[in-house]
Amino acid sequence: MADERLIAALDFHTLEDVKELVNTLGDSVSYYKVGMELFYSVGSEVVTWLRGEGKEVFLDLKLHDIPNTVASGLCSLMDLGASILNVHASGGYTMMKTAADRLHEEAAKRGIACPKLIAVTVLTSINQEDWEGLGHELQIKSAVVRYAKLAKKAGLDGVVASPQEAALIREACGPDFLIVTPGVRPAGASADDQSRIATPAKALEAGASHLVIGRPIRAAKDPKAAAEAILKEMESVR
Ligand SMILES: O=c1ccn([C@@H]2O[C@H](COP(=O)(O)O)[C@@H](O)[C@H]2O)c(=O)[nH]1
Repeated sequence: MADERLIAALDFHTLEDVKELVNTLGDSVSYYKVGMELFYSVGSEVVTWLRGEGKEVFLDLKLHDIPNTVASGLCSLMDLGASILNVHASGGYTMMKTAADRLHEEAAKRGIACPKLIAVTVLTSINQEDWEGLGHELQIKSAVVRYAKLAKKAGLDGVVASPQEAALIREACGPDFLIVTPGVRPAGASADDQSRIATPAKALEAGASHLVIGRPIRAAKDPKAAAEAILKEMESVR
């Protein structure tokens, strides 16, 4: 049976590829992530198709702009039926608060369930050297916790972070805060372009609420077997 803590990333650019993977994974996976590559190529049709198949959707478009533009953009996306939408925490407290407030107001006005809103802290591809190259003085871990606390104060439901920061965020933001972690790799798998990684079991033990996993499933010779091995590892952490 599907474990809703696993979100498989659909980084494709055609609906045919999406259908093939989703049909192959069948009932094993119930939650999917639609990111920029897919949404920019296919548009909202992919979200409608996934919802029609009974799947939950994390629409990972990482909005990053001035407060009014981000809030308005989210309001344009909220009717699609995604369970989670997101923004970049580096857009600042005012942007996050405006976005969360407007999303809640609009959901009440339209009489629909409000999607969860989460903030990307520091991309999981960024290592300490990249980070310092951007002029940041805090350690990545400290910056991530700072962004997570700001997101919580702004009324967001959670964050995207690496599994390496999950325990610190859980401690700082409490048991109900969503901690969605990409950068998850089964032992021995290639890290690809990810820098701050951990295995599925370690990510859950550290307090992640959801694991986003793309290439280890999508690029596997047998994606269903790869997903089931990950689900088996996840089962040991409840
Ligand atoms: O910090 C972040 C935020 C988002 N992502 C997205 O997650 C998946 C990860 O895919 P893999 O193939 O498992 O590396 C991908 O869609 C990213 O856009 C992230 O990796 N890090």
